[in-house]
Amino acid sequence: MAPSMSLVHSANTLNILDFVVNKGHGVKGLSELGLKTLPPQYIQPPQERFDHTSNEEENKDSIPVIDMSNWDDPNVAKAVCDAACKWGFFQIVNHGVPIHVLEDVKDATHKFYALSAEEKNKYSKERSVSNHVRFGTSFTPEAEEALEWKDYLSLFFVSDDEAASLWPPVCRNQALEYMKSSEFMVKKLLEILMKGLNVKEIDESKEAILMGSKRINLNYYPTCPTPELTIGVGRHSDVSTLTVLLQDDIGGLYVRNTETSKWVHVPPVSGSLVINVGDALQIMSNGKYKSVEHRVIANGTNNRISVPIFVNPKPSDVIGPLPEVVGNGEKVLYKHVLYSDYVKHFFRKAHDGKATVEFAMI
Ligand SMILES: COc1cc(/C=C/C(=O)SCCNC(=O)CCNC(=O)[C@H](O)C(C)(C)COP(=O)(O)OP(=O)(O)OC[C@H]2O[C@@H](n3cnc4c(N)ncnc43)[C@H](O)[C@@H]2OP(=O)(O)O)ccc1O
Ligand SMILES: O=C(O)CCC(=O)C(=O)O
Ligand SMILES: [Fe+2]
Repeated sequence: MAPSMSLVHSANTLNILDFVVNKGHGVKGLSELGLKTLPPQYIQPPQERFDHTSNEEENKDSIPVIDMSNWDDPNVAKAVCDAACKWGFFQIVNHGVPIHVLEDVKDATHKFYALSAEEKNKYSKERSVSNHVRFGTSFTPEAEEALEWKDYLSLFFVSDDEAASLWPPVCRNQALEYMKSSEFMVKKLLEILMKGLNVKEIDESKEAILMGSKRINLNYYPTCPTPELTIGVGRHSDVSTLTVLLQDDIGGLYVRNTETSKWVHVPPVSGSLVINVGDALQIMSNGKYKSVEHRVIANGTNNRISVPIFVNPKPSDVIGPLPEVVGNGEKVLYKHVLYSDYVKHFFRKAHDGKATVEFAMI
């Protein structure tokens, strides 16, 4: 249920962190209070805000949209590998994941966020019965100087049985279906990307290190009173191997062009999935495939949702440049790191662009 109107009048005196983080209202609850101004905790430093006055929005560059109708077409393989090298991002259409599965998980995301704060808060870091299920807001509120205008539900997949007992009933089947229906496509993409690195086949141990664990996040970006002062998600690169991102039709995801450093919009394309290379694959490919900075702007008129699947190594895996990639004597750019150490390092600090990957640099 929406907070009472009396809270609107006491918004100035409201303990924002208590309301948003501890009571589980999230920024969605804050947005529904009808605030006219942004609480100061959300005001980002000028360099992190989206510069609406620059020509960024007129920048006509765009990430490739690749038609996957024929997985065996060498032109498709080339387009995928080129995009992973140049952009670290691309969109795919005709990818084989049924459209109704995508629509169902978007509906389920809205249903989860329509639950009461009390109900959602059962999955918060403090109350959740497992750290495999976590409802939260912003990124790492304890470590951030300015908060981000986003709520999330993060679901780490271990088994169907665990998901059945731990994941919120209102969205668990739809999230599982989306994850499972994407598996074939993820494996085919990884096969293509590995061939591009001279890795001929994905055997069991390669499969484990590339896609041994999966996490699905349901992100909610509510309407924001002054979007130009804050950010939905700050500049970061993902720590995954690959991320599969489903976005709705609102837009607002921007990717850094690695050549010009300009921000490029990723326009919603009906039925598509956005794919991006994460830090783990950048490390394994010794920097050939790029894990690129991206961010999401806040929106003054619409609520937005997105549903990323983070395809990761297993937390207990040690990752480093693959022997097939550096066997020819090329300079090794990254050391070997325990993947769970890498992820913990990521979550320990605020979003900071590409700084996370320095943790693994030689
Ligand atoms: C939230 O906004 C985000 C999120 C993201 C997320 C991207 C990804 O998740 S990419 C894939 C990450 N990899 C994995 O999930 C591998 C599996 N992970 C694990 O097994 C564990 O999480 C672990 C990495 C081994 C850590 O486990 P453990 O040692 O038991 O410690 P925890 O208490 O679980 O976490 C340590 C520390 O990190 C914070 N944290 C962990 N997971 C999440 C999460 N999903 N979302 C937010 N925060 C998380 C946790 O709060 C802990 O902090 P403390 O302060 O309590 O120490 C991308 C972009 C976004 O904007
Ligand atoms: O919402 C989006 O479009 C992107 C979200 C994102 O970058 C993330 O969750 O890592
Ligand atoms: Fe991301």
